[in-house]
Amino acid sequence: MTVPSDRTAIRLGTRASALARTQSELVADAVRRHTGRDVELVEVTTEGDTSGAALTSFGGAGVFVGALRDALLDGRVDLAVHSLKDLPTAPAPGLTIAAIPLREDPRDVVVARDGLTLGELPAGSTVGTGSPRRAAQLHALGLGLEVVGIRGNVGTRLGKVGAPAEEGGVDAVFLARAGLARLGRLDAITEVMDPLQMLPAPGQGALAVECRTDHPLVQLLAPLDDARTRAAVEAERAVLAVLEAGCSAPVGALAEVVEGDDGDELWVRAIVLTLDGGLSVRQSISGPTGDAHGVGTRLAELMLDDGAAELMAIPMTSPSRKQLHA
Ligand SMILES: NCc1[nH]cc(CCC(=O)O)c1CC(=O)O
Repeated sequence: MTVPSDRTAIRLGTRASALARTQSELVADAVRRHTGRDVELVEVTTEGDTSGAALTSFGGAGVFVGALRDALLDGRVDLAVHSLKDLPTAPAPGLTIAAIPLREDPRDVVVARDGLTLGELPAGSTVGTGSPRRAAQLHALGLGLEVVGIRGNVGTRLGKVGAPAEEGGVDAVFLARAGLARLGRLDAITEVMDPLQMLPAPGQGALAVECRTDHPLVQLLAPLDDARTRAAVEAERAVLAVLEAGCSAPVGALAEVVEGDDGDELWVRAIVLTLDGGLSVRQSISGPTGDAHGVGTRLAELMLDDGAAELMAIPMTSPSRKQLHA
């Protein structure tokens, strides 16, 4: 395996979307600053980009990451930047998450027509999302809003807001605030969801910088890591892993680091819902940041005690199931 000399550029594998490229450029800048090395972006196409099918129909986790991981393993690229929420919880053999940089605001947001909030949209209005987690939590609010399954890049989704229904238009969409922040589109937001009403996806707003475990970059990238962000997402992902839920399951989790008398503490809350949002199990826990994985694991175990596994096995009977898979 060749190790690039100090004079060759570090090759950073990225997906082609505007968000992926923006996130990759952010990391590339940080790598340039910390290593003094040149970094070039190499575009890698993933199944998640080329298929128009609903993401929930893929079954396998990580449709966006497989091709990037192949490029890392066969040496086409030296590092890859992923949205952490798109990464399966199972470790990838031969690969290491060398850095998890400081996280953006992890909350979900609404972009609705005419500047409206969810509560202001008339019953029967349509909300576009392909995320069972967002759909279930929206249904649980009981506002009488319809979920319409949509896909596409952030720009495509924004373009559907207020467009005619015949052209795939909807009254509102959900997006991650972090993506809009990175793309400079915070102006489009009409409501920021309070995590009390909508818990974000585990890892939302955080990036993962991945490389081969045996690559010298693993050490060089360590300064890009933010220990508090890493602890928070480790706890959130432990919840997902213990619940044996993938990225298409209606599970939300948010860990926050708070300063306690004996140092930092993690506060974690999580929810699992039936797909129609009719039933849910919600729990919270706190514990030491140094034991993030244990804290997340115990939280998931509390949820299993409350029937989380049985709840996830309940099929959805409401009409919005069809829409989710449309
Ligand atoms: N599922 C696609 C995806 N993966 C990461 C983000 C946003 C950026 C982030 O959460 O870090 C998005 C778009 C969205 O959910 O609005």
